[in-house]
Amino acid sequence: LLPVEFAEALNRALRMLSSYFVPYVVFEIPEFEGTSINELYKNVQLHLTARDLCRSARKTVLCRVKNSNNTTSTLAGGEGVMETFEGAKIWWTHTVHGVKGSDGSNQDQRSYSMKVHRHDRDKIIPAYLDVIRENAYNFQHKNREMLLYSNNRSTFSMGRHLWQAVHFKHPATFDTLAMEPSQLQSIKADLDAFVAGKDYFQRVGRPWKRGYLLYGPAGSGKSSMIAAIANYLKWDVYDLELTQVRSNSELKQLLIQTTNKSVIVIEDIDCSVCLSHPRSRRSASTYTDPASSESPEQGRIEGDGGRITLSGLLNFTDGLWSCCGNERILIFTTNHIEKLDDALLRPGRMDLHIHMSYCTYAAFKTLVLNYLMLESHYLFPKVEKLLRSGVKVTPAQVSEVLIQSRDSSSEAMEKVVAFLEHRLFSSGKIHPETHA
Ligand SMILES: Nc1ncnc2c1ncn2[C@@H]1O[C@H](COP(=O)(O)OP(=O)(O)OP(=O)(O)O)[C@@H](O)[C@H]1O
Repeated sequence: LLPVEFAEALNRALRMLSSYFVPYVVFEIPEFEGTSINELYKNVQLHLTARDLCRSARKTVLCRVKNSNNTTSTLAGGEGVMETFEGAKIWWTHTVHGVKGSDGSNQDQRSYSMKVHRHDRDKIIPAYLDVIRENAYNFQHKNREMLLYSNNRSTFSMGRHLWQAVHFKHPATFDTLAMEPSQLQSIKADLDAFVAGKDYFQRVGRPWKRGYLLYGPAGSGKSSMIAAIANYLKWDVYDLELTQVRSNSELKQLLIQTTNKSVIVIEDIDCSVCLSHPRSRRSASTYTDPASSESPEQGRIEGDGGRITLSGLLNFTDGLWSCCGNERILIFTTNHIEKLDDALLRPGRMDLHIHMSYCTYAAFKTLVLNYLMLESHYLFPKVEKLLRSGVKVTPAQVSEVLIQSRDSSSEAMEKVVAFLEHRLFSSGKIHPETHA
């Protein structure tokens, strides 16, 4: 009923009056900003843990990621603690509200509120926030345990955390990988150059990310290579299960929730989704630009819900959204490179194609050294001859033979020779008598 000018003046006066009686300002730090995780919320959580401030709270929540040795404590909902920064008092409160999600499920909405005296405001922001970030970073790196994240349907229906984490403890390293030393060296060099290449990527205008395609027969060490890369960089791994993703927008949301310095893996890309070969996929009735090597509109991937398209996957690898973080390595693996769409293989998409081959003599020597601690043996030349004659065995098959006789290296070597001979003869390449 009041004239607008009068109502505004009254409002201003009331605010001034209330600030006189309530001399505090409150900053709300929600866990999510839309669907993205609010980094500041995570930083506050780590900062409070690092400073051991939760100790003074009456109620704390203790968490431990599966397989991990570390326990983190956070404030329970409604709990508060106080700390001092350069003479200014800061009151922290953690709030947890139960809300109904769009699908009717119950979800928790969490936020921290930071209350400070009005006259300390400029002292606190941004200096105190910078300290929080630094403490969080240091704490995370001091207590660094690598995590393996996975996605499934339930993570989509349960709330806004789309990835579930377990502690990642895979023993594979570049030293245990059996492959040509020169190939291994060039992969390590590529990783080193990538990690040190922040300024270079910036200068040439490329997002700071790298794509690897690992291809080769089953048992050639593709998964072991991924673990070795993650262990080498000490980065978390996101194991993306494409069959659990129903649409391009879900794929985008998953990407947004991955963190920097991480390895994102799509294993068996040719099996987890039905990617038909481009030539058979192109329909006669659909016009395609002959100059274009790809046809994303046709690249429909028949996942669980059949709604991810090839263009969605390509956007995931190098579209605008793929640049929403830094220092990411995207790894695709396949046993059948010939089944992959040309669009996925073209240069620039997967920067490095790594061929994980059948067992070579150099790879065999690494396996024998690792499994039997054997550097030489009179049967080595025989094994070399057999492997060079084209017998196709995977490192997984050889390691299986070695592990069975790990207590006796002579027996293990004899079994390897027998196994290779059997494979050679059964492949029909050489007759037993000719070989003898
Ligand atoms: N190149 C290798 N170096 C050392 N060990 C290997 C190698 N390849 C295979 N192995 C051994 O064989 C096991 C299976 O290998 P891995 O799962 O890495 O192969 P893969 O190529 O990923 O197979 P798949 O295509 O079936 O997933 C590993 O646990 C490891 O012990």
